[in-house]
Amino acid sequence: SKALSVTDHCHLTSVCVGSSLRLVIDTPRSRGVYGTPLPSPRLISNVIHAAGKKAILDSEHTVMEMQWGQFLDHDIVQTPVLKGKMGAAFDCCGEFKNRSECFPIPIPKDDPFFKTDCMNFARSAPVPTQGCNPGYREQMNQVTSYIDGSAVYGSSPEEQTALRTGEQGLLKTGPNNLPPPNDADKCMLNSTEDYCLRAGDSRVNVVPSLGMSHSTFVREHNRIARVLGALNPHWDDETIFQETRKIIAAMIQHITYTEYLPAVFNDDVMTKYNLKSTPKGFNTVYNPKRKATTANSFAVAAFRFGHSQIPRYQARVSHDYQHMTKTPIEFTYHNPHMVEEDNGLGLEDIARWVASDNGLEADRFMEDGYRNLLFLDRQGNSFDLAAVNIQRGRDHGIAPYNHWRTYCGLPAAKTFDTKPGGLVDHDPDVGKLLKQVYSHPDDIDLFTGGLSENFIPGCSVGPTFACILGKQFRAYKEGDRFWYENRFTGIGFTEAQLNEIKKVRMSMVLCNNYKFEKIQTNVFEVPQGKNKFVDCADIPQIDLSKWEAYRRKRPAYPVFKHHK
Ligand code: HEM
Ligand SMILES: [Ca+2]
Repeated sequence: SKALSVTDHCHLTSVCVGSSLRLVIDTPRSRGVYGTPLPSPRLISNVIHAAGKKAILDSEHTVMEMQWGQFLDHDIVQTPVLKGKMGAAFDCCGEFKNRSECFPIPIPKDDPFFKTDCMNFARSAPVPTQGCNPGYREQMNQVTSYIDGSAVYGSSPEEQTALRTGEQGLLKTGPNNLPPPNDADKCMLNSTEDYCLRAGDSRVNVVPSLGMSHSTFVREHNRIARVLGALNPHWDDETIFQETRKIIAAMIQHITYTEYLPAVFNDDVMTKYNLKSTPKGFNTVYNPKRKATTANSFAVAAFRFGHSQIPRYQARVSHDYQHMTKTPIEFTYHNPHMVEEDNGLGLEDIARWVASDNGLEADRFMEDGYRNLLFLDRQGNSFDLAAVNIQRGRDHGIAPYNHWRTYCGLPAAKTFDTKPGGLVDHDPDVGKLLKQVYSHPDDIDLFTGGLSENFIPGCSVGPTFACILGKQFRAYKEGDRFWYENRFTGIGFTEAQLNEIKKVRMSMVLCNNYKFEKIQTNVFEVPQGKNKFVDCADIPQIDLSKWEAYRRKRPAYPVFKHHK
């Protein structure tokens, strides 16, 4: 508070943020407890996160666990990064190296892959400081934090309008019932026949399997809109659109809490953080004190655990479930070709792959396709996603691993061994590797420390990430006035409608929009045992007749104290 009194007699932020104060509030975390520079994120990545010769498969879960994680992540957070003139990326290894916008990653001399000494990295955009009051640097979220289908519909009225046809509540589509086209500079194109996909989230073209998630929900929206329009001929475009959007958002919440999270967590964690939906009827959980904003520790580290589940390739599985084509992931970034090829059949084959093939274990290992070759461009430049995650944590000033241990009521490590007082949730071998790169346990970055923990039995993560993720998913549920299970007259579903939403599974959504000869009921788990392949006809369906002759009442919004 003493430092902040500087603001009393200054007028410009640049004056307020004098050199010593700036060091405290604005600079990245860059030194360890001994005052020496923290190890290079690329070095940490090489020692802790390099994958072995063979990818370690998840014996229980399909690629869908990874793919839903990314699609969901894009519904809840997008952190803007500082950009130069006309939106061009800063070259932080070249002429901009010493600018305050830059925080390039040093590459150690004897790196096994990179030949240069620098990986480009621009800092996340800071929240504009208010007047003359220089607060701690904070970052922004440019999408809606609520799980509300914003990746399908956009996060602003302008984005939404651009995605709608304006007729019969429908979303725009492109050839072969794919998402509509966007400008050609939004992705990399193989030929003039290909086009960049447009969706509610700008990252839709990152990998083909993500394009599949987006395409699926555009199709499902239009399928439902057509049924609702036929059931209610008196509804106009706006009514059909909003009623359909309400159903799609509820489906995304329902699939997240009844299929995705139970794949990531065991039953204890689901119960501890109140993450279970009830099988039928209302479950009003809204708590006006809970804020559904996305925490920095979640966006920058914990929810990036899914990066270790990304497979080495993107694949297509054909109708017979025998034939599979595999394309190394480094050749698919920002390139929607696989989705669009063969008159959109590529899309369906990717969906079949994601829903049926084993995913990768959510361990500390990240594959070369994104640990060395992320966003490989035609000039041969690429990134290391593990190093970028660690650097982003430092850029945001995220407290190190031990801090979060204490925050979560878990013991902090005083030594690198794995006996009590040390890294009790790590394997002894991993403790040794951490000691090799870090000078002190207090220096361990949250991403690395959390990702390298042993799993809680039945979970895809260890105790520290389970705590950060559990609290965040609880906040998305209890902090959402429009949570699909809430009973608020006038804005929610009727009980009969809610019970239809509660029949929804991802397998149903896939069956409704692709020709799947067979599918397992839970597509987050591999088809085996009780979850064996069945006919699409055997998958429960949502009965939309519950929306027939249904008239939206004028919303009677509940009034809560803090809304005064
Ligand atoms: C093919 C798959 C994926 C690729 C290529 C990818 C790539 C990336 C990249 C390049 C970033 C930005 C890094 C930075 O500059 O800080 C990022 C951010 C992120 N990723 Fe992924 N990712 C993938 C899948 C996933 C999955 C499966 C999850 C979670 C289950 C996930 C969670 C996140 C989160 C939470 C962020 C932070 C978003 C933000 O704050 O803007 N990603 N990812
Ligand atoms: Ca959202």
